[in-house]
Amino acid sequence: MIEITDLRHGVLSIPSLSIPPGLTVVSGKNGAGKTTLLKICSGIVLPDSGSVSIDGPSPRLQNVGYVSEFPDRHLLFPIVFEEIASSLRFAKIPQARIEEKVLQTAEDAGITHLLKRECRTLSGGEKMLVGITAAVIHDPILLVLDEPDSHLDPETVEDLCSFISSRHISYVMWSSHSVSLRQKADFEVRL
Ligand SMILES: Nc1ncnc2c1ncn2[C@@H]1O[C@H](COP(=O)(O)OP(=O)(O)OP(=O)(O)O)[C@@H](O)[C@H]1O
Repeated sequence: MIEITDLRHGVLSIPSLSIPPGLTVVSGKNGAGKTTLLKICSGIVLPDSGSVSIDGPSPRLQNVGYVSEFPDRHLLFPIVFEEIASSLRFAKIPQARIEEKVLQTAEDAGITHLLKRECRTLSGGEKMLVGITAAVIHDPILLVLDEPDSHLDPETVEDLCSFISSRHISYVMWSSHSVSLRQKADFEVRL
């Protein structure tokens, strides 16, 4: 479980919340605190008070993949292949294994044709898919997606759901205004 206890930060005040494994959609009006909650659950922001744990440890001690709603902010490397390979390089995985994993994961995500492209020349939706592929490749316990569907067409959102489901990630937190995504979710946090 992701356990949230006595959380207070900006607009957020959550006395107690247990998020089960599976797909959790985080919904709510503009300014309700969706991004704030996602950043706290991924360990990017420490709350003013209260705590979050993921199967026991705090998010900063866990392997978490985070993709912001602004794809330009999370792509750090010039070429797509290098962006997707980056977390494996940081983990000192052998080069041959990195190449194998990047090629397979990109194929599963449907973005093989982008691997040699310069990140700066990608469309908003392509940047989002590259960011998500980079976030899942190192098998995070929690994948956090901040409104990816605002950049993606409905068919690509369907493909993305299948891709993410195939990765067997314990927890996926996805903020969205989409009714159809909320219907697919195992759990909803409505702010
Ligand atoms: N660093 C910050 N300093 C001060 N206020 C902030 C900061 N970040 C967010 N806020 C405020 O906190 C509130 C919640 O912001 P947040 O981005 O979490 O909302 P959201 O639900 O994701 O909104 P949206 O749907 O518009 O993306 C907003 O009123 C926002 O202005």
